[in-house]
Amino acid sequence: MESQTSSPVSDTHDSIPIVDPEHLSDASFRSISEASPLGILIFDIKGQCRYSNPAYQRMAGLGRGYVLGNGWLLGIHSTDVDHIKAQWLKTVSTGQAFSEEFRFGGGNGLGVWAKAIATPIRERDSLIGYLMTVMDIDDRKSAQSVLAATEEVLYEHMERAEVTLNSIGDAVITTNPMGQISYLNPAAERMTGWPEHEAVGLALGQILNIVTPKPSPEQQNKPALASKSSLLVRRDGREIPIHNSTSPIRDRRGNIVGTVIVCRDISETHKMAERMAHLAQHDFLTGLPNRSLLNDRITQAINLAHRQQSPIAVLFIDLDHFKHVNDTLGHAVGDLLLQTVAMRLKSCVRSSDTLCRQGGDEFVVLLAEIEDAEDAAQVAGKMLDGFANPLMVDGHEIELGLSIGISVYPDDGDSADTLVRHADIAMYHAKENGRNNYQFFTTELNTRAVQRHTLKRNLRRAVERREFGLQYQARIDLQTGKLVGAEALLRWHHPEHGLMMPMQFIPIAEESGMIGTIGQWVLREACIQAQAWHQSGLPLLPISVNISPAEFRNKEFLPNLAGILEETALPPHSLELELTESVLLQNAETIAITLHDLKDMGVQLSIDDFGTGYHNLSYLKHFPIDALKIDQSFVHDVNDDTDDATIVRAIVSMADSLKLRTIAEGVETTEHLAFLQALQCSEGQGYFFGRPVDADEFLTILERGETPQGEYPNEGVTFVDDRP
Ligand SMILES: Nc1nc2c(ncn2[C@@H]2O[C@@H]3COP(=O)(O)O[C@H]4[C@@H](O)[C@H](n5cnc6c(=O)[nH]c(N)nc65)O[C@@H]4COP(=O)(O)O[C@H]3[C@H]2O)c(=O)[nH]1
Repeated sequence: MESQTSSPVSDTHDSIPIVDPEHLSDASFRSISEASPLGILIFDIKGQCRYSNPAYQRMAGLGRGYVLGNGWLLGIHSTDVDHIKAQWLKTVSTGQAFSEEFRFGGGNGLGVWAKAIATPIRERDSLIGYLMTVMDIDDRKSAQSVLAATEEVLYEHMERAEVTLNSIGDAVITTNPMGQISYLNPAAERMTGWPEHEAVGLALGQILNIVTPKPSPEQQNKPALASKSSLLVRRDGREIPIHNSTSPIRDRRGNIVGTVIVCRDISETHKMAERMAHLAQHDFLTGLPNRSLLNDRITQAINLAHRQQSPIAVLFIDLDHFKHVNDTLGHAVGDLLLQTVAMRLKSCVRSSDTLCRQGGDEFVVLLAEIEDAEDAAQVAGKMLDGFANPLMVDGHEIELGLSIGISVYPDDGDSADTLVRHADIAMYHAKENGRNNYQFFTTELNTRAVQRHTLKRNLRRAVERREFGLQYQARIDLQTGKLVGAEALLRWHHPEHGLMMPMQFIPIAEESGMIGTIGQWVLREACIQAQAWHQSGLPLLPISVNISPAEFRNKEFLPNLAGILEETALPPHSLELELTESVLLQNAETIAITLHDLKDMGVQLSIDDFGTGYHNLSYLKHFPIDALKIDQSFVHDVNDDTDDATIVRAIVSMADSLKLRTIAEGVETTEHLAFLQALQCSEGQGYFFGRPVDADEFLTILERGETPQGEYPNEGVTFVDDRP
């Protein structure tokens, strides 16, 4: 069709005749129209189709017969038809051309996309219809929708990447192939101190200044522990530890178009690791190095000392009577005291020395820079001086002594373990030597320590193997000379060492916790024996038994004792418990309760070794005590030493005013006896009257009715007072 007016359009003004292609006069139009891939449609202003070419019919999915004479909207997909109809009506009313995209109803149900351009056909300025060309744009449309979907996905990816990069804590930096910064995420800005707009275009090294810290000597020795982290030097010069990784960015063809660097700030992890390492190697309470760190330091010091042919020393320090403070003032004060002690000890050593808390009230010092053993002795002396003045803790004035043991490398050992163990042994020796002093390790001490250890093991089996036995020593009324009681004294018939005296093994039993079992055995055995003598027809003889502080403190002590008394049916008043002063100075309230309970049971209570302990005697008023046993060290020199004589005199007189009996221990001579008699001391015990003997032998004494010194006074024995 060349023009709107040319054939085959009819001459009629108001309508266009149906054009039959068979009768097309214009052969060229027909052949063009028939061959055209464009759909061609002519319709009048009412929308009635007047002509359609095969391409149109194909696109619309309608046969020619359906098209002609029907409204041109017939083939349009139901989804689009309303919209197109509205557009068409609008266009017709204005007589303008219109261009729309819509779908025909055919195809796979989704429709076939087409673009229609309708041009008005006019005749003498009147609109009589439209010539519409229709192009199949289905392929383009599907390509567009694929593109749109791809764009959507791309957008989502980008959005996700951006949000992620903005919100992660890791720094992400990208560069172009020349190594110039092209991007910094907010974390990278914070980490480097460079804002992105200033950094972009600068060389990577300018923004990301990374240095590798030198590994420590320990790390060099242990490659597995070498740090994989580096230090980032920020714009302000501050260094932060980081972990970083670098990867190339490639285009679709695999060419490198840049680099991405990811850095993680590991300051917190570092701090945490440092905290953990500190906790693992330090004492929680005092902050001092612990045993494990000390061992490392001693090992290092030994290696160095070995190369330099120089000595080192280890000091093992134990606080004297710390347990007493803990028991009387409570654990909170005990903890404060340990902290104060740590500070005071620290002030006695150099910063190059290592002071460690070994546990409990034990401290160890490594002196790595000494010339000889004398230097170690000086430090120990300084420590003892440092504790000469009392410590003020929580308003309490506390006097505390130190027992210090010293071992020296290389003479006393060549390993951390041995040096500490030997210093510990030496410390025990210091304790035995009266506390508050220092002692050097010797091989002789080591032999003793080994023996102690063996004894401890043997002790465990001694009860079941019936290796213990009791001896009895008479207690004499000094005025009448009558035998008024017996003290039960423990003996250990050791299978290898023979007869062992209590002082050789009681401390070990106390230390190893065996004293409870042994003490119970002694109590039961003594009660059984007293009953046995009585049942053999003799008068009931009061029997006294030594009770260790550790034994007395045990919650089971009281019920166990009650059980033994019941079991043996021994009248409680004929049992006397000998307690040491130190027992009474612990938790005063609890002790008072236990003592009153014991008194309520009916047993007698005496204080053993009286005069050797503490000078505050006020406890005597508060506790229900029956007797004081004057320590034999005072009695021994009572005739030669005026001090001892004064003390004994004072004790007897004080006991007298408190209405307590006095029992003098270690009475060996007539002079002792005479002195004590003159003082009106109630009772005496000692070799003068008889040594401790086995139960059978003691029975003969009881049966003969005489002490080894002679007969009872009513049968002629008299004690002479020859005091000047
Ligand atoms: N030099 C001298 N010594 C004399 C004289 N008369 C007695 N002795 C000794 O002095 C000690 C008196 O006992 P202790 O002061 O209670 O001192 C006792 C007591 O504290 C403790 N002990 C003894 N048996 C037991 C027990 O069954 N349990 C507990 N926990 N401790 C016990 O062992 C310490 C020593 O006991 P033993 O070696 O049997 O030593 C006994 C006794 O043999 C004397 O005239 N001169």
